Amino acid sequence: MSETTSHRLDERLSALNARWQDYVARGGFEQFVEFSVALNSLAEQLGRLRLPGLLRISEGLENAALARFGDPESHPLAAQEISALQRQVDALTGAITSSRRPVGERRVEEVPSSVPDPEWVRPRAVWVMATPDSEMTNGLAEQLNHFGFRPQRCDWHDPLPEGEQPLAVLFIGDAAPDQERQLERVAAVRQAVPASQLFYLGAERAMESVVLLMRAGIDITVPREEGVTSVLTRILDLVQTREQEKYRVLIVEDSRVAAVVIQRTLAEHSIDSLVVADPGTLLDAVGSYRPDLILMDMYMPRFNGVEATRVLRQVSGYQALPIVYLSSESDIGMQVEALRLGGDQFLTKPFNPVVLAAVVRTKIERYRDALRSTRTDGLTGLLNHTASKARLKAMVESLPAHGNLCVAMLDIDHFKAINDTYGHPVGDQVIRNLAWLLKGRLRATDLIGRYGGEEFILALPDAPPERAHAVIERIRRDFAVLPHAHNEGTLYSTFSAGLACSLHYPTAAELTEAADHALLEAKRQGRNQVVAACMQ
Ligand SMILES: Nc1nc2c(ncn2[C@@H]2O[C@H](COP(=O)(O)OP(=O)(O)OP(=O)(O)O)[C@@H](O)[C@H]2O)c(=O)[nH]1
Repeated sequence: MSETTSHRLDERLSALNARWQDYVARGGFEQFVEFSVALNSLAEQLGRLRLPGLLRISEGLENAALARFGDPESHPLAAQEISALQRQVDALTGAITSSRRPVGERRVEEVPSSVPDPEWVRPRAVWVMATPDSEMTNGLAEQLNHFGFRPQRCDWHDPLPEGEQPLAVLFIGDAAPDQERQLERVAAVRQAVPASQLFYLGAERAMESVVLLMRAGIDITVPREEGVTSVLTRILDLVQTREQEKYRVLIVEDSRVAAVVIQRTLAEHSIDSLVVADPGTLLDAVGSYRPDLILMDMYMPRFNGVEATRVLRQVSGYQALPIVYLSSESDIGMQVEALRLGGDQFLTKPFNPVVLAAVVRTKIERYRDALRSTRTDGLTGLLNHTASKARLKAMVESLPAHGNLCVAMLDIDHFKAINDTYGHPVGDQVIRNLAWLLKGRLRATDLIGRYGGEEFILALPDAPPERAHAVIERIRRDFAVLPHAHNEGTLYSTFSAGLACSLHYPTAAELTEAADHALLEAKRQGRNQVVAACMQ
């Protein structure tokens, strides 16, 4: 967690405690709404930071608060209700505070002195809980090590490891499980490390056992036959690059007062918004603002919300864009008709701010997930060729006046020979392993894309050329010693890379072309090396 993100979490946690204290002191409905909004905003930050254990605790509190939301007459709540909520607020505060790792404690010792910023390497602790010396555990621990994680193995009955909170805990189910004891162990770990992702490998495909594991605190169960590869992919997914662009909502609303209230609610949840007062300008606004969702008023001058929606739905590209009606219309028949004609949901005014934020957030998450699947490559989960190009262009265009960005093109050496000798599936695994290594070793702000079959593109913002070179050189060395499993043992592979920096090549097209030339030069000079165009 970087200092800024950790700071933002601190701010939201103290806002939550302040709002709660205010409610306890004054007891009004308004204070309860403020408390619920602060809680929702904290949950959003926990989700964004991908801290599932803490998110789960905050969602428990959110549900408890929503169940008591009521109306102005139901507040202040009875003393015992307040005590119950107080306990949950304390538990959440305690869990967040105790799961915080001091920032200075990051694994500086693993970073070579030439690369001083520990953000460049993100290995993390992963606890592997299994019976000692199972073959699967040994293999998994070895692979985790190679991908820059720090596996800590312990027996189901050992005391828990001390020190750093793990990124993930992986339970490997026993062949002859003592289910009761396993569940107790899972529950104890869940309590000790609330921020970590808990996996259980070897789960039966039966509803009841999966539900019991989840109740004890497991986040993800993986059937034994899916094996280590599936678990590794998911652990790597926890540190993979995720776009963090703010959510954007277009508010189509002719009442200025209503628009201001909606905008304020959205802003409290870190959601960006733009107001369009005249639905006649809607198409232009959607084109330039690129919203993730539209909040549409029902009755406006000139066109109503349903007509505006029907026009939008005829434009390709906007057919899946979520549209939520926000209106004082209480006629159920009218609401159903509005949904039939292209809307996704109907919320009535006056709206509950917590419900509005929750609806907006979940709809946007699903929409972005669907978009993401069209932009990523199925084998590696990285951005595909088209999306990488678009992302690089946007990164170059948003560079500050004296900002710098380095682009690298990577290509696996003699890859055809790997396919020809070991078969296509082994070739696929080599590609996936390189993708994993890149995801584990680069920062969340870096672009990692699969540019072609065995070719990758990277873009590293704010990196001086020599630092970018050092980072890629280190990945090259690590990849060369990474074992790739095949039926008769392991094979080793290498890649060549070309590097170019925006200080010398200012546009996205020039950067990729220069990096490509440098890559060819690296191949020509014998492969398994990094050549930098801007250093020649
Ligand atoms: N297994 C697998 N192979 C792929 C995939 N995409 C492309 N390839 C293969 O990658 C190989 C690329 O070979 P070449 O372009 O000749 O390059 P090379 O053998 O790596 O040689 P150099 O780049 O010169 O070191 C081709 O045989 C493609 O069929 C994929 O997704 N999976």
